[in-house]
Amino acid sequence: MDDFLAFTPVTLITGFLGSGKTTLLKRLLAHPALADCAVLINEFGEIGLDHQLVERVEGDMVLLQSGCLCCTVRGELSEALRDLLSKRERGEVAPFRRIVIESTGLADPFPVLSTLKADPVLRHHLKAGRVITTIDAVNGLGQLDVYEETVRQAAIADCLVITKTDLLTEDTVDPLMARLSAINPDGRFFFAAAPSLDADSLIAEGADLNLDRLQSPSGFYCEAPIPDGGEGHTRRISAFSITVEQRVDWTAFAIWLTMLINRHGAKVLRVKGILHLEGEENPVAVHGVQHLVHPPVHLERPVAEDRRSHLVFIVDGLDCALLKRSFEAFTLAKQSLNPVA
Ligand SMILES: Nc1nc2c(ncn2[C@@H]2O[C@H](COP(=O)(O)OP(=O)(O)OP(=O)(O)O)[C@@H](O)[C@H]2O)c(=O)[nH]1
Repeated sequence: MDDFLAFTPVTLITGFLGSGKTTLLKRLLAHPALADCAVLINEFGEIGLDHQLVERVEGDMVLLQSGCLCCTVRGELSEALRDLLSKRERGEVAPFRRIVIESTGLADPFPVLSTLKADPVLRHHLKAGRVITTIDAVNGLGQLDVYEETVRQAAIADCLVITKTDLLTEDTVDPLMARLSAINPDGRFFFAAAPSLDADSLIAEGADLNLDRLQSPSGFYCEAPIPDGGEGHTRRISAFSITVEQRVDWTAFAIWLTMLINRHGAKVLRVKGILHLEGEENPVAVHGVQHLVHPPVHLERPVAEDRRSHLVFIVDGLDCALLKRSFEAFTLAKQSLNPVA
């Protein structure tokens, strides 16, 4: 067997909610070194949207949903990886040379990596490649203060990719870098906004993860099983989705979202959606992270047969029913609310 088939590297892209994992993944997938890789995307929430935005939905892209990789879907991760390996063996997928996993923004990377190490089949076929952690330059410092997941994601990274520096003045990123260096003195910094992100160095071979770091002196390693339902995370965090059957009135939606973010921005850890708007042929992707709402992106093609609009919220201590009522009041849209966590 070829060496690469014996030990396929697994690159893990992690980083807090909305920090730019999917954006980075899309960019890396355009790189020749990642031309022949299989991709696993894990989303926290019943309706996964990221795989629709990566624009490469083939047999070698797998979506793991309805839970977080580090808790509810660890078994699914092992299964999905074994399934990919056996499909490759049988020639049912292209003979990929690498696997890239994009975890949810809430995933603790330590249990994810220990799954690779502990699984008797996987550990003979896969090797841990680089851990790439995205950190949002706008929200990163605040998130490190409040969400332990963010600290864990930074602690284990080989590469710390700071995103959204284009939205800051240069010097304001220094405190974030100092904080990250204190958490992870060995992590190498990259900047997503750099015109030519050094993708070669980001995904380079030969610098495989030192699994000893799983027993980090900072005491991050968590051997204890995390209960189902994502309870390993801050308990007030919940995810839900809103599905809108008819086309959305953009003006009403934008006013509603602005008011929500002005009032509760700190609690809206993530909002993302694919909206079909009145008068528009193709959908629009909407992204918000706490007080930061990114400009909507007009997609160049329909992303799926489904012409309904979907919005996913991950909130910290916000009442889902209240959000639904306010959404209804402003957009006068008929929608259904699906609590998922
Ligand atoms: N200005 C700017 N925007 C960015 C950058 N990186 C990501 N974004 C935007 O940030 C938003 C969220 O990016 P995603 O790539 O979806 O983030 P994510 O980490 O995959 O999000 P989740 O999977 O929901 O946790 C999108 O609107 C991106 O266009 C960056 O470097 N600069």
